[in-house]
Amino acid sequence: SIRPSNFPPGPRGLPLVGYIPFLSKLDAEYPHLALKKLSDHYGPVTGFYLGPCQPFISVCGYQAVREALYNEDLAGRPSNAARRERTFGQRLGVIHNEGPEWQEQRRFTLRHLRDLGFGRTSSEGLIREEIEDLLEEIRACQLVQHGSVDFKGMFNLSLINILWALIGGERFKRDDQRLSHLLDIVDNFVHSADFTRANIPLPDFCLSYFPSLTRKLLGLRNDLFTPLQDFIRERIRQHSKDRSEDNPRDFIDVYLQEMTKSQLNSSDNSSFHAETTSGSIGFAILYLLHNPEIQRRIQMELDQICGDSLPQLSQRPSLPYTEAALMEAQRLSNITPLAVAHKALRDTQLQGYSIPRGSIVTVNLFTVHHDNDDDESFWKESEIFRPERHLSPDGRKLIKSDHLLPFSAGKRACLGEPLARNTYFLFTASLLKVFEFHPLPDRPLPTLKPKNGLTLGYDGFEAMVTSRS
Ligand code: HEM
Repeated sequence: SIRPSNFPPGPRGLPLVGYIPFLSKLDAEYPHLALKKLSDHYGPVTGFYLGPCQPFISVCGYQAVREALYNEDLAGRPSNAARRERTFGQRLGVIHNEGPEWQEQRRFTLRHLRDLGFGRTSSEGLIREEIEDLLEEIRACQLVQHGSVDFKGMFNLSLINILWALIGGERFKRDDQRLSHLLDIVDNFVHSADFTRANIPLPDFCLSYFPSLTRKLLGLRNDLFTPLQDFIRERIRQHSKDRSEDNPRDFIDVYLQEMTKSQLNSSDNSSFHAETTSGSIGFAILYLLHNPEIQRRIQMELDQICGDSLPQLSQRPSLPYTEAALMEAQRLSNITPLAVAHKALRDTQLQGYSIPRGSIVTVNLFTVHHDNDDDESFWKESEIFRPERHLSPDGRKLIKSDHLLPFSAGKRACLGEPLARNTYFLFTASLLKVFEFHPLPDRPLPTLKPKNGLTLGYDGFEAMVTSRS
């Protein structure tokens, strides 16, 4: 056997592509559930080989996931030709990069997005404008459809606009054809593949010699990126023409200032990030449709603290119940159940096992948020939506726990967390302040089952929306 000694336990040798049917047998739809089943059998750290030489390590449960996230040897990212194809054939940007270049890109992005108001209250105005537009659109739907509103894709539009305002300095009108076209691309791309297929470690030559077969196998619709790349390239060209050295307006200006030679790539990231935040808002509303009593309690708290105005970031500390409900929705919905695949940068140890350099490592955040409901479990009755889990016994203080990791943790933790948190809070709290959400009469409650893809999304749902006076 090629397994090094002390390799984590797991099934023997899986052929490269054979691992898909294998995982499907464990769970036909969701890779994170398939990997959880494997770990129920073998333990929190499971190892197997894809084909002759690609080790794959699945990490489940709070203890092992934390150890993995704080082990810097596991902070790499797998790369393959199909992934690089989306970034002009090179490893660019932050999310799929590693080593000194990743470090530099991550630092640069954080520093300048912060300067541009990202995650601070100065971006509140920008988010507020999007919220006002969204509320308008919902009111218009209410009128036309007698109160019933279809939420498919609705939040995505707002989120793309916020990200693009920071990156490209431009806001689209909600009915702009170019915007809806870009959104279709993003949506089709994110749901054109799933985590398992996107991580098949096919050797690079496959893409050169068997391009269409390889793409079919990976399911990645990189071709969808061409119009997105064209769009971004055009904006960069425009920016380089009319930017001023002293007064950068947005991230593209800052980036151009720093390295005029390098090609900015934000397309790779933006699809993932708009989906995650809009997905969180959608799931929060969905869970509150299922839990009307909790929806009412949030609304009571919002009325008490915000009066007749929309909620503001500065009021967050006075809104513990609302915050707790939002955290609970994130715990249950698991937009990114397997985070983004990590890679072992060198030989290392995890829970006492040896992890060979180059291993693909998945941290199963879902299993941190869902316990097996035994005596040792942290989240008791983990399937139940219960905001009180995140509150002190008197209900006045929020309890933040490291058993809740929607943004992951460690060196690779989500870079957009401050912006995502603010956006998620402002949108969801504003929607609940202004509207009541009810199920459609005589119809079953919309499903909580997520739509599979690179991230888990909510399936478009309809609800009766009434305005609160
Ligand atoms: C609710 C919304 C969001 C969730 C749940 C989320 C979650 C995550 C997770 C789980 C990861 C992978 C961490 C790991 O590999 O261990 C990640 C990475 C990342 N996220 Fe987010 N994210 C959200 C929104 C955003 C937004 C709005 C942005 C950008 C403005 C963003 C930028 C990034 C970047 C750049 C990375 C890669 C970091 C790296 O590889 O160093 N995210 N996110």
